[in-house]
Amino acid sequence: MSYMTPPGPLRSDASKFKCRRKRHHLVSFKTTKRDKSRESSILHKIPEVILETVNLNEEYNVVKVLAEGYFAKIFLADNRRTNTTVVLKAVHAELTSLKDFYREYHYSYHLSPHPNILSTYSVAFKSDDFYIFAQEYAPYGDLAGTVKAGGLCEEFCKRIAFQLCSALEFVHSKQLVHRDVKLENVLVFAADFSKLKLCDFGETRKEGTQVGKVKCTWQPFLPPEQCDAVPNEKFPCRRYSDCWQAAIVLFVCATGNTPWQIALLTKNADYQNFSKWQKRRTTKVPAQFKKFTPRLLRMFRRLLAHKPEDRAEITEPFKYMKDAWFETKSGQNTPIERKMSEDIYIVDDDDDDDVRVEMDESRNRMAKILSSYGLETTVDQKSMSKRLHEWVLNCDTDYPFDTKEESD
Ligand SMILES: Nc1ncnc2c1ncn2[C@@H]1O[C@H](COP(=O)(O)OP(=O)(O)OP(=O)(O)O)[C@@H](O)[C@H]1O
Repeated sequence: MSYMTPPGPLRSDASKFKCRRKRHHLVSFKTTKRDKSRESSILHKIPEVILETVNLNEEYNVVKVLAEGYFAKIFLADNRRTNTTVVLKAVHAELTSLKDFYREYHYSYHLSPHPNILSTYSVAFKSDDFYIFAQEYAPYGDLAGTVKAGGLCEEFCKRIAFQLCSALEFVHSKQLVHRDVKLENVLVFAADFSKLKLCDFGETRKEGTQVGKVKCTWQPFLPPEQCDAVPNEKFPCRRYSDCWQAAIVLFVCATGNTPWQIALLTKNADYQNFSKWQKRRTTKVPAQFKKFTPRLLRMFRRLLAHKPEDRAEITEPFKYMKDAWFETKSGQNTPIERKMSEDIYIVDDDDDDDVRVEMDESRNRMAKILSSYGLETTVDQKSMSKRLHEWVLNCDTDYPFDTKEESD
């Protein structure tokens, strides 16, 4: 059995996270800063290691294979000595360098304290042709296996959004980018989605590192800036790719489908329509987004901005937790309401510069909609000022309203 020397004891996930936060509250600012830079240097310095060779079958009773991909096998196994059940991620040594394996193990282990990140234990070793590390078991598998055709209900989608984005917020706070956010990498611990954990840090890198396209990833999850990257092309990795991918995960959870096959304007009509609507060249909400309320449309618009630098942070979904996400039949049945909900872009107080422009645009669009239904809203400012002026002159100098009680 080989236990790597961990940077500290790894307690159970949620309690450890809380505990860390508490500790940071207690210590002085100076110590906190030092702690943080120490933490950051531990996290970003990946040590070189020599893995001990272990006979897998002597140490573990493999119960079943949970998944098998090109690069790795995932086993559910019981440790014969301690009688504990763990998941073993076994990476093919021929296809993965020790450096890549250890990077994945290192990030998985150091990100484990967050309650929505899969716990990785301080166990790593080599066995036959595999490099192996141990993790906790997710009894309900991953999101890809649990999202049904037509999507999940609003409450479940909100739970998923909150937990997935909390995990990614934590990853981003460590200047790391996950780079492979997809349904298969979100593990389910409760049937009602009240407990989820992000996994698979095999592609995780420090923000700004030169990277290539993630291998073997599903095209609908690729952000536009990566869709036309050629093999071997390098670009700096940025956290905004996680924001894009998280939005696609949320879209699939809500609808059961991806919004497009590939986010390439030259190749995909669904993405073209979305882009036109996003740039306000049309007021027609793309068909695949029709089930969402204006609030949620705003969230998708912001997370799925074409240019990475225009994309919202991963905390964006937190703003919409109290809003309705899906249009209900009963809530949206008059034509005027439907047209308005397609057209009006509600704004938040915290969106400084754009707010006035968006509000003016909304007001103009509202006026157009109302006039198309025969409701006139335009006001002749000059004649209104004149009328007001005359009215003021005709009023009593004191309080202009009659204060007498009304008589029958
Ligand atoms: N701890 C776990 N508990 C239950 N199932 C798991 C666990 N870890 C992984 N799995 C299952 O195995 C699948 C693959 O795991 P993981 O993503 O870590 O491997 P991978 O080889 O890096 O996958 P890929 O390269 O396809 O992204 C997951 O999608 C999930 O279904």
